Amino acid sequence: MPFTATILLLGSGELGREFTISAKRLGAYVIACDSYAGAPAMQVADSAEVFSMLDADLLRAAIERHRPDFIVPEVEAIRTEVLAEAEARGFTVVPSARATQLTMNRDRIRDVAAVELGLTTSRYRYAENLAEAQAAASHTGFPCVVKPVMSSSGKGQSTVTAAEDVERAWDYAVANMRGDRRRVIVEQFIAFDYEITLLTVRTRDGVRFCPPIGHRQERGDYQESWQPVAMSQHALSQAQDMARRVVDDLGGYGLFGVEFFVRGDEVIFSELSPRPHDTGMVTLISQTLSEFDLHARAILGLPVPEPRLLGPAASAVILADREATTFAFEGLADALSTEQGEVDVRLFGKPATRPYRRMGVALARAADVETARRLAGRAAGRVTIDYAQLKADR
Ligand SMILES: Nc1ncnc2c1ncn2[C@@H]1O[C@H](COP(=O)(O)OP(=O)(O)OP(=O)(O)O)[C@@H](O)[C@H]1O
Ligand SMILES: NCC(=O)N[C@@H]1O[C@H](COP(=O)([O-])[O-])[C@@H](O)[C@H]1O
Ligand SMILES: [Mg+2]
Repeated sequence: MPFTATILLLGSGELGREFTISAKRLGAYVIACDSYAGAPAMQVADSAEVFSMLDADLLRAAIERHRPDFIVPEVEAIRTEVLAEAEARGFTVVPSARATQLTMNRDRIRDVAAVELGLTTSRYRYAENLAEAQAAASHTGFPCVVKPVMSSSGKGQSTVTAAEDVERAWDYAVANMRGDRRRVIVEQFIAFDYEITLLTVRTRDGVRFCPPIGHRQERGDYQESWQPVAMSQHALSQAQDMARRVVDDLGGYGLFGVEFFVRGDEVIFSELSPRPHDTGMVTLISQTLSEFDLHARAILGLPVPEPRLLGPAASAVILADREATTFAFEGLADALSTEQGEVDVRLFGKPATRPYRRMGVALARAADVETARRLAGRAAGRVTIDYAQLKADR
């Protein structure tokens, strides 16, 4: 067989696409799965499967059909019990079936982090109905953030400043949650100085950390990220220590995106992804090995050197603003013009747009983070989406 390993990739968005490129460079055969045809990773993988990964029978059948060396989840929305079953039958789930099960549910990972491992988190309480949500909010105080226990990218999440708004937040969370567990986490709003993602790689030879990544979020979704973040040695060591404890607890090999809020010298654990992180797309330009290369190496059991920064860098997202299936990108040449400095763009090739859907990302590297952010933001702004064809079609 000409391949080093067979990988069943569960989720085929932009993160999966870059991971597929990294894994293929190391000789892997990748089967990209998602619920729609033509997903970003499918365009670069060896083969594709279109089915709902929340459907236990279909997921089981895909695993049986391919009998992969590695099952690599790329999204949270997967029937994770099937992954646990597969692991029990000898398949390797990345990083581990337990990690996918715990992180899919905010309450489960919070219990591990706060209760079992004693990490510093925001004050929180869970609620399964409006009355419990009210009680939880009086426990945390205002403002507080209400999030469905099952959701991602800020879906169903809102910040509440007064008791009379809890009902609206509860209704919003229930209406936008994934799955059928009507449960929310109510957590104290942290007025952080900044927030970071600490990319943490669990390898056969130990744990490696990338320099911290700063990011700015809107509507619970990332807008721009940059690396490195100037943080005190004390704060960085606290974050690294917490990240190490949580990834060691979850086990397995691969890259994790561990999220923290930082307020003064206080570091507060927020949550983590047991897979490459969207804010980590900056590493496509900032590091010798990107987060996707690191994930691929760790999974395949290859040596993973300490990630090295090529220079201060930033990423900025390119978003759509309406629903369309016929559209065209404009301004790529402007965005990449050399007088811009060291910039690059990744267009993901998603077959349809919708409001706020991330269609691409601009990347920049410069002498300092501020310049890199400015360059990335400007390049992202120069790529526009022309929906005119859609109007003509109608
Ligand atoms: N307790 C909090 N205090 C202050 N800001 C918060 C709090 N919780 C969340 N946020 C803000 O909302 C963002 C998204 O929250 P969180 O990471 O919990 O959501 P998510 O749906 O899991 O997002 P993703 O899947 O993209 O990581 C955070 O990065 C932060 O900017
Ligand atoms: N914060 C999680 C994240 O960034 N996930 C990335 O977005 C894709 C879904 O995008 P879509 O909703 O546009 O299809 C996922 O497949 C993954 O690559
Ligand atoms: Mg998050």
